[in-house]
Amino acid sequence: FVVRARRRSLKFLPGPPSPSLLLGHEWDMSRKRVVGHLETAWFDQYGSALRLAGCFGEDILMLNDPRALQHVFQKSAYRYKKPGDVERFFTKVFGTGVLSANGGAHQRQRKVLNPAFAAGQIRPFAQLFSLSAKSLTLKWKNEIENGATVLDAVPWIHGMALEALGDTMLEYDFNGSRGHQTSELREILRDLFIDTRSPGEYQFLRSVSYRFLPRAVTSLFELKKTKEDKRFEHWVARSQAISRDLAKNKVESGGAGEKDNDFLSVVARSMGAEDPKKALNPAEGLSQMATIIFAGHETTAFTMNWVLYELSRNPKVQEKLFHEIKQVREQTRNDGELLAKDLEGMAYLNAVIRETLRFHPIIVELIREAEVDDIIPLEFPVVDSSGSVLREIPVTKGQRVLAGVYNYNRLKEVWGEDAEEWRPERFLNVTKPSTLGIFANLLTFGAGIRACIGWRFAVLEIQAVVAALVESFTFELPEGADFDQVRLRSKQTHGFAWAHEDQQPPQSVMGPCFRFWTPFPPRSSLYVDDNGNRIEAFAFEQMKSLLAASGIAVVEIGFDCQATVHEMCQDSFMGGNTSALSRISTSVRS
Ligand code: HEM
Repeated sequence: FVVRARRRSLKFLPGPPSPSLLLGHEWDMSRKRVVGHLETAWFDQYGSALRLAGCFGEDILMLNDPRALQHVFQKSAYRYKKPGDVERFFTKVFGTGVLSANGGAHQRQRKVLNPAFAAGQIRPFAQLFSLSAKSLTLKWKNEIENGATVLDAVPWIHGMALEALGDTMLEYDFNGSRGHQTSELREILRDLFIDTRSPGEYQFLRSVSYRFLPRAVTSLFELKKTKEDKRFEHWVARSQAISRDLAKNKVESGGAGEKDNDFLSVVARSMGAEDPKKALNPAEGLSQMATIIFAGHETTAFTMNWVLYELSRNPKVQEKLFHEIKQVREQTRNDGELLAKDLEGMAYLNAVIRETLRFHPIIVELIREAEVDDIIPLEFPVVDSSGSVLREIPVTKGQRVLAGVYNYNRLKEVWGEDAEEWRPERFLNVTKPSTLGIFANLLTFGAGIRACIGWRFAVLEIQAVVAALVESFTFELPEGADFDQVRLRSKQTHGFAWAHEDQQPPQSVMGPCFRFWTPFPPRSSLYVDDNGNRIEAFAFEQMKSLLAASGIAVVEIGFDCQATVHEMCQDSFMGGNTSALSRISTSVRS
């Protein structure tokens, strides 16, 4: 640890001062409540390449420079790989599928799977996506007829996306939006990440230590399995068993022939292939289902939710989109499901989707590690610690590189002065050629050999579902409501939110703040607010006494409640400053 801390790899590159030698910036980044703001402040101050403090005294190179990103993701092929600890975590959750594989194994798996994601294979799904949206529409209409005035779209859209993925790619019935019915995998998925997305300090350090400690030491960790380890093991075992049955059924029903390129056929065929270049071993083959479920459903569902959110905030855009859909109906004289070509031809719909993918990328950072010593070129030079201008960054083997997807997508030099505005019109009449990423010059789907294999599937699903929903409903935000940027399921709604007095306070929260609802020994969690300030939030009991000491009434709420704290603090709780605490309100959900 000491040697590492002394031998810093990026000493010459400026960056924000480290808040902790042990945890660096990584802990704060894992707790942040508002996506991207912390990083934006850093990039504004230090330029498009900067040094971040990693755990255990490691330096991390953070980039949002277009040329540097192009070099790392597109030009260097496998010379920047997924780091070992990330690969290990993915293997634990998805098995040895394409998302976890590195180097030659990745290349082979990708080649095997590519036909299942080709345009010709995906485009016919348009009608199935429209049908899924239609069934959701009927459900919502039913809810409204039964008196619902506000519908929380998030869980519905997630259910529908899961079901659509099952219907199209996996031939597995998740029963996502069919009320109480459910399936085994859906049940396991529900709580799979319950404590992973906001780990405690021990859990966090344990996962990070895999980067540095020898295998002999980390294997000792495996002796004591955590609840999370057991949940992941169960998930991988069950998804592989179901995958095996599905592949077997496929072969028995005459599928998996040379010309069958649907996902299950491709996987089943490759597991029996003799040519090693076209073969997946059984573990690899059976891991693809878990991989696709994760990579394919939440990402797409969240993007659809962001589209609805932005349309709700921008009624004129919503109106214009509605007219475009009506126009296509008139032109095509098709009052059934729209086809892929109809959807692709809708310029405004596509501009709305691209702008949402730009503005709200679901994966906000991508991590890589240099396989060899290298020099990364910069488009926008930065100034080094000695005051000299740097046009390239030398890196040594093993250097961790963090690509700021969110920040590249909002770079003013690429997207213009209004990059911080959601404005679909910027994607109408684009003439500049794309230089980065596989879709619309965005980094949202990644770039290069590891870019998202399912981007066509995602875009088509979003097109079909958004068109169907906007055709049937007008979307508005309920009064005072806001959408938390930390993307967790709305199912887990116990907790508090806080906001600075000068900010719009959120009314409903889906974020890591659930942690301080725990009734267990008072503990605190550290978060970072919009301005990069560290805020310590206390456990509920502790919070209650703080509030009571400030003369503020505390309303007890039950376990299934959703609590909202308005205008809670001006300064950090860390200094015990509670003077600005002003008002609490609670809204009981059930
Ligand atoms: C809006 C929706 C989606 C977004 C934003 C998204 C984003 C991404 C990103 C950024 C990567 C690259 C990760 C990296 O470089 O480390 C990726 C990889 C991947 N995505 Fe997606 N994705 C989406 C939808 C989908 C869908 C619908 C599927 C499948 C049906 C899918 C399957 C995959 C797979 C298998 C990989 C791993 C590819 C590889 O490593 O070669 N994704 N996705």
